[in-house]
Amino acid sequence: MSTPVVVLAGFLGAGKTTVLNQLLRSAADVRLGVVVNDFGAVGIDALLVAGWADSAVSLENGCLCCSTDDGSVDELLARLTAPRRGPGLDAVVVEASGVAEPSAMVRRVLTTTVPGVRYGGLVVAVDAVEFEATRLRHPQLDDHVAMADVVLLTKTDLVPAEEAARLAAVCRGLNAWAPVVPAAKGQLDPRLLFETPPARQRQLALGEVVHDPGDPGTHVHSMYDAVEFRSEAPLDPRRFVAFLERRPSGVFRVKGFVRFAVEGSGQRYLLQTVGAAVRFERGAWPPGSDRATELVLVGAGLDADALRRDLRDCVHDGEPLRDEMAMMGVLRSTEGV
Ligand SMILES: Nc1nc2c(ncn2[C@@H]2O[C@H](COP(=O)(O)OP(=O)(O)OP(=O)(O)O)[C@@H](O)[C@H]2O)c(=O)[nH]1
Repeated sequence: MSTPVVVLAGFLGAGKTTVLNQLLRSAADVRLGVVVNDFGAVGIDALLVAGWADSAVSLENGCLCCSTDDGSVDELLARLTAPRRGPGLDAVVVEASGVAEPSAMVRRVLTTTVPGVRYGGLVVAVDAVEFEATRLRHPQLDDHVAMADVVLLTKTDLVPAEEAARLAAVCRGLNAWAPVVPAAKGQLDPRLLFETPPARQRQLALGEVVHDPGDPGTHVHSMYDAVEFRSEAPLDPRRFVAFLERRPSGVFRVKGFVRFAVEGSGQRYLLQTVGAAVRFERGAWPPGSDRATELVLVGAGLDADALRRDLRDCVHDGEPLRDEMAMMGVLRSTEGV
């Protein structure tokens, strides 16, 4: 029996990692391998799925869909499915970067020469909050929905039910036969991903997918940059919140871990921004981690030097702040506070 390889795509911040994590937790009886592809040198996604997958490989700092090395997907799949002790994997999920071109990912899996694996279909996450605004900027997103075998409508908990229904109808208008499945907070029935036969081969000429690499200039990622920032010294929360509030409009996505210079706030804050939304999650630093702030900012037309300079201005030198009000701005956007 060959192992199906499902490609999970969707624009920046659409909820791919959230779906993947839920899947890894809920489908306990399915042995899953994952490939995560971060667009940026900080492998946040890999850290967020770590420990859950039966087998995981991560590719940072680039986008698998346009990597010049045609063998990179093959190499990752070969590493995941290499013979080992115990039972093999039931399925592999390749989480594409948020700016990946799904057809290129599908092509790479379809044309893999790794024995024992087969293409298992394309799942496209559609962000119920951001989709309409994003497709105006990137009409390619409509094509991504059109080629999906399953469309996941994410963040339906954040929009009124009528809006979710309207968006589902928009997706059905773009793709008449793929199921459009609401996936609030990543919750979905794993069978949808692993038992929906990939119909891409049926719907479109296979040759087009296999042979047409497309014009990389028209790929969404050709417009996007990733800027990384790292600081061993902790950040001043007030200055950092002010930075987030006035971040340039081109910065669509920020994610990473933050350490704040406030006495009693020694926890790790996972920061996620998608469009206008800013969200922190508090948690413990993993044992042995170096407790540094590590961020990746993704957007169009970014001035990397200016962003890094502004972030450096948020670094706090000296003794931790003894001011419990300093964390107010952060806590306002922190889950569960
Ligand atoms: N309320 C709510 N938040 C969600 C949902 N799905 C994702 N999020 C939040 O949206 C943010 C981005 O989610 P991710 O799962 O990291 O998105 P992604 O597609 O993996 O992002 P990239 O890999 O950077 O493109 C996080 O703060 C998630 O917690 C959802 O269904 N409901």
